[in-house]
Amino acid sequence: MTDWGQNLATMRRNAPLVQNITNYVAMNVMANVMLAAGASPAMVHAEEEVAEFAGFTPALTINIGTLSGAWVRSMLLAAKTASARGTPWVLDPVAAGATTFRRETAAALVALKPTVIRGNASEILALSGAGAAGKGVDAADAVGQAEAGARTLARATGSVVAVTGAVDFVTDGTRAFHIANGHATMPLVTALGCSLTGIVGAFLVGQPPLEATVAALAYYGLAGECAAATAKGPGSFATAFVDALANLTPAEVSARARVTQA
Ligand SMILES: Nc1ncnc2c1ncn2[C@@H]1O[C@H](COP(=O)(O)OP(=O)(O)O)[C@@H](O)[C@H]1O
Ligand SMILES: Cc1ncsc1CCOP(=O)(O)O
Ligand SMILES: [Mg+2]
Repeated sequence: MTDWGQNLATMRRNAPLVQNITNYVAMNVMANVMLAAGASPAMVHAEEEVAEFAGFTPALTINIGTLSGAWVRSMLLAAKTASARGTPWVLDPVAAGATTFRRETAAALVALKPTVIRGNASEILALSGAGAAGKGVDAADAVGQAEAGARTLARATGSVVAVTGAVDFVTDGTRAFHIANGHATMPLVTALGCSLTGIVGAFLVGQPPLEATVAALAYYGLAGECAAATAKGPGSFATAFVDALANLTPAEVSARARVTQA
């Protein structure tokens, strides 16, 4: 049995710098989530410096949540630099099926070979060509509906594909896992999906992509379970969740990760 807590221990030992090009909604939440977990986030997206930073960061995440032309130019520059250097990078295709602009931007980024693509079921369905629009940034489909599409997308791109929801699904196109950790309050707090993308980026440093992604999702979902034990609603859940990310130990993750082969 894989010891998923070891991946958390490795991430904390590395305390990796992670460059994030993320959306206006997520920036603060994501930085706090990443710091609590033990990573070192930097939100760097200006066209003038994005490639230079991507030239030395050990991991990069790109999130299309609040797009404009300038953001897209920055994203493409950073992704090209990461791909050329072999730097692990994660794509978060927020609301990828909602508009033509998002569909085209997501497709251009997928072509630059993200190490991991992490999205909700509707987003992964949209990327896999199923035409799902989602409900804005929220999922309108169940994870199970996106699993075949995720496998196809992973085989077509060479990326690890992570579909999150009630029970997460992660595949490299050959192997696949379900992660049953998590809590129903998580989608009621904005930017927790975006922030998870940053956590996946931190876990990727020096670790194999499929295992790193599964471990990141188990740890994150488990923090949600811990937060729910004391929270009175989404507001106090958000605070308790950041505390749980900081307080969870690798041993607790090893003992409580609910990961099965799919
Ligand atoms: N109904 C649910 N029950 C348990 N965990 C959930 C549920 N929905 C989402 N999660 C968890 O919330 C986190 C963010 O996933 P998700 O809500 O799918 O992302 P996004 O915000 O990008 O749509 C993941 O850890 C996922 O496992
Ligand atoms: C509400 C919203 N609008 C554009 S990006 C964003 C945040 C989405 O965050 P998440 O995908 O983590 O729910
Ligand atoms: Mg999202």
